[in-house]
Amino acid sequence: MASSNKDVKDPIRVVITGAAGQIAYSLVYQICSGEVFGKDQSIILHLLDITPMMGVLQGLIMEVEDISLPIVKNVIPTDNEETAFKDVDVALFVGAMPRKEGMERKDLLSANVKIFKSQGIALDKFAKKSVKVLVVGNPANTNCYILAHYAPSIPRENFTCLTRLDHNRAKGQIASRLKISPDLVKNVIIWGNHSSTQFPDVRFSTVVVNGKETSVYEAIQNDNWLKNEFVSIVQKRGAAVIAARKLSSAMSAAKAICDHMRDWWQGTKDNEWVSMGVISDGSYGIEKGLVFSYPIHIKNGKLSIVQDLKLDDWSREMIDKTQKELIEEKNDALTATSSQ
Ligand SMILES: NC(=O)c1ccc[n+]([C@@H]2O[C@H](COP(=O)([O-])OP(=O)(O)OC[C@H]3O[C@@H](n4cnc5c(N)ncnc54)[C@H](O)[C@@H]3O)[C@@H](O)[C@H]2O)c1
Ligand SMILES: O=C(O)C[C@H](O)C(=O)O
Repeated sequence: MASSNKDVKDPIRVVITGAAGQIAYSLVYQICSGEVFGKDQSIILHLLDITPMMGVLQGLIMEVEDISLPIVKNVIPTDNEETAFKDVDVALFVGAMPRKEGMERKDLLSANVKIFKSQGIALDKFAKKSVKVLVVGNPANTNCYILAHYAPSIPRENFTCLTRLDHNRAKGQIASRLKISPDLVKNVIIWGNHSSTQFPDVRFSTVVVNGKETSVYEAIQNDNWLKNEFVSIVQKRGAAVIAARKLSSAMSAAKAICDHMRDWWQGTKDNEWVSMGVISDGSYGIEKGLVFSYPIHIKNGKLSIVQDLKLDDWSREMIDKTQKELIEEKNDALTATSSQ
């Protein structure tokens, strides 16, 4: 798999955990095609899964070889955490149990946080200190909290969790209501937990309709829909996909992972933001240290929480509700991991 192209940059090491699972199956091609880190950025891919899945991983590797992508220098399949995290620049934590119909994501907490304790300890020991971390496995915010807790030598600003899928869902709902393309919808916000308490907020969002930029509230002209049905559709979209597919979303999750990492690598435009779960610095009255989804602006690889957005009584109440759930999850997760 060695590349012969002299113009490509020296390789970065990217680890994907849960590499034999359904999200990874959509994700690996996009990472290897250069859509995320650039067509000139070569990659060494580390693929971690559990021992019984090593045969399946071999099949995935055959497929990567068969696609013949020039930026892929090497692919390393493993069931060993040291090999998986050794010197990695980017770590995509997908491996975890998905929920089934009728479950909330926090029902996965006791099974999944244990994985993140063990992998946090290994990440701390073996990864580069500059590693950029994205946690996808559910409950994503709290798994990220545990991972960071057990990887104290890695800077706090390097830890994120995925709420970009919710962000993309919010854009998609607004676009389909207005019958416009989703890329004409800007600056939606997902606040809080990647759960049914999340707050999809379009109070500061704009759309372009008939060539003219206007606020979402102005364009839709239906505050009741925006404050109720829209919020509920986005909050419950993951469950709706599971009810229909009998499997949790994978293609859209993989696309959202790529959007999240590409923006982190390449930055957002001026005056634009995306949603990411990050370790709270106390902004907007959120408990410091909690992994909370905020509007995030990115420049030169640095994530900053967008400040000074005005919260009215309704939005304050919505944000407090999702914060309360995250505090409860955090306490349960700390209890579950400290007793191991
Ligand atoms: N944050 C989000 O927006 C979002 C979106 C979709 C799915 N998810 C979550 O992502 C996770 C993965 O979903 P999926 O559909 O790919 O699931 P999947 O069951 O298809 O794949 C999960 C993979 O993880 C592996 N795994 C289990 N324990 C592991 C460990 N200790 N180390 C390494 N690998 C391990 C499994 O063997 C499996 O191959 C789930 O928790 C799901 O709920 C999150
Ligand atoms: O909903 C789930 O459990 C899967 C995923 O988190 C999603 O939002 O689709």
